[in-house]
Amino acid sequence: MSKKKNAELSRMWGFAGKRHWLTIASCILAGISTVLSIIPFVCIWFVIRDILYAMKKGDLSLAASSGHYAWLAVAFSLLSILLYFVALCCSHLAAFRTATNMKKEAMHHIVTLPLGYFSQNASGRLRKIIDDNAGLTEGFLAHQLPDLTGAVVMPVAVISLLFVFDWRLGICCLIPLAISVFFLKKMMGGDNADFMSGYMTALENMNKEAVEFVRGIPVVKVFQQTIYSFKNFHAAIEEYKKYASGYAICCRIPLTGFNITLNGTFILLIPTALMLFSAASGQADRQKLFLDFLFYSLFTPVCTTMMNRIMFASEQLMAAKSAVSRIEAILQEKPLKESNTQKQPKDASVVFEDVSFTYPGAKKKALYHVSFEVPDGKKIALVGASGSGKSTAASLIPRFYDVQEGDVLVGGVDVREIAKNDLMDQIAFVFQNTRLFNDTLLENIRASRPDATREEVMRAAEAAQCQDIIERLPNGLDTIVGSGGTYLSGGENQRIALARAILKDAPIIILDEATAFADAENEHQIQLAFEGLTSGKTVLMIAHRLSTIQDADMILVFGDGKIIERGNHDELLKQNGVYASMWKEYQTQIIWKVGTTVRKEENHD
Ligand SMILES: Nc1ncnc2c1ncn2[C@@H]1O[C@H](COP(=O)(O)OP(=O)(O)OP(=O)(O)O)[C@@H](O)[C@H]1O
Repeated sequence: MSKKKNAELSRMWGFAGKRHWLTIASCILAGISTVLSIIPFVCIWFVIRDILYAMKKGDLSLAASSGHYAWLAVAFSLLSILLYFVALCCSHLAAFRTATNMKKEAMHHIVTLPLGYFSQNASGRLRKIIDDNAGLTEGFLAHQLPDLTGAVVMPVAVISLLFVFDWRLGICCLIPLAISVFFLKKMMGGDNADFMSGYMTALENMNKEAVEFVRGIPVVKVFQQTIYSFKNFHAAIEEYKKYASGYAICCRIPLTGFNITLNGTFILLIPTALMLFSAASGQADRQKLFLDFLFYSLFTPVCTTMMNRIMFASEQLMAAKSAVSRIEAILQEKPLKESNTQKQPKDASVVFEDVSFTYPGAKKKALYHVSFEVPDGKKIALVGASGSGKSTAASLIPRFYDVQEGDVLVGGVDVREIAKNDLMDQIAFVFQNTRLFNDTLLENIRASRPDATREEVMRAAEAAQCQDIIERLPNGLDTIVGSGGTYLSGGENQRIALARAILKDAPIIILDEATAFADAENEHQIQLAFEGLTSGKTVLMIAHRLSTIQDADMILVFGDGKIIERGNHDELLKQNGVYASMWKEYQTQIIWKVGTTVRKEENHD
């Protein structure tokens, strides 16, 4: 456990890089500043002592040196403030660098991860984990760590003061401090030490579910559902509540004890002072005792403030450690392995050899012993029920994930032995949900080949049947689209995605549900764009609209992660199996649609 604690702290230093010495400097300066902040109290003690002595003698000129002490008090206060300021400057510089390095390392690592990692971890969630946790660590290193060092130095300074003033009154001040440390350990130790990581997970989950809840409001309104349909959000709140209230309940007794002991120093100090006062023999002893009592009375609130700082800083330390381990968890994700051999694919064929695949963390396989071949320049279609494994198979070709059993070959070479960039150059992937960046249409299309000229982008856009979109937009190709920009329909988005793929001019095209969002007009245009994209290319296409794949060289029918039928359209119809019944169903849907359209038109007439 303590090894783990140290590992998190040393990782924090690691993130600071060369600036970790600034953190050390800030701790040292904060410690010295704390010690210096005690000296003014000692000076005040001397001032009061001199004044009392002068008053007793009836000659105020005897208190001349008190002015000296007063100035020393001011000087040490200012020096202490100055050192604290420099300490904070150092801690902030180190904290900024630590947070920046945390973000940089996490971002650099993320780009090495398999693409599949991003389908399992939404980009918004990743951004939040990185930003929030780097921010937490920055806050701790910039503010709480110098305070914590200062606060730890304080009891040491108090102990040394025992020898300067009355040790008996000093011990009265120390006892409550020692007891409060015991209560503090109770609050931060034991099960509570691991509380923070559970608490932060619950908080993260609740935030995620809150976003889902807001996104789902239109569905709730349309289907007249009550908010109780958002069980996940409710469960996330309950989980968070469990942590928050559980921690509050655990801390109830130690926190009360902590506050009572810290604020109850006088309960010990006053009776002890009274006892010592009555036991003192001479006037001089009584006067000294009174002065010492005055000193500790002034000094005790400083100790209380310091202990409170330790408490809050300890809590922040727990949060910062948990933040570091969260970023560490991202850094521990295995990057895509690059082979040393890095062979070049010979052609644009795709082969699956006895491939089985299970998603990370899943119990059930998504693919079982899948084997097929798409020769160079041929078109293959993947059909089957939802969840049967079509998208999974397609995603293994560009190495969204690496297979656990069997091999995926591109151009006769195992995809794991092809350099990442070379593999990506071979493949253009059109996703189910095309995401447009918040940028111009030009840059959105150019994303697939950043060195393409405006004319090349225009040609690709024309080949993808995007002329009408470009003409409609106020600034043509230079119109900003994507979130916050001009709205494009699902079918239009698909055509832009096809333009991207056409511009890339890769020999292998993977189309996942390319016509899913299209209306009839868009579908026709997409079909034309699709023909422009795929001629002479190796194509692997997933489609629910069976009309788009009738001319495929081979159709693979997926069922429960396996290939259950294979052949061309006519062969599969003859088999009279799953594909034949899918085709019949599809035909019925078309007849039903045509019938509905005709009826609608008759009603209009
Ligand atoms: N990221 C993921 N993590 C875990 N399991 C997944 C993930 N993506 C898909 N699966 C599971 O793998 C199986 C195959 O899913 P896949 O998306 O490949 O099916 P599909 O045939 O493409 O479905 P659809 O036509 O609905 O897109 C399903 O059981 C699905 O729940």
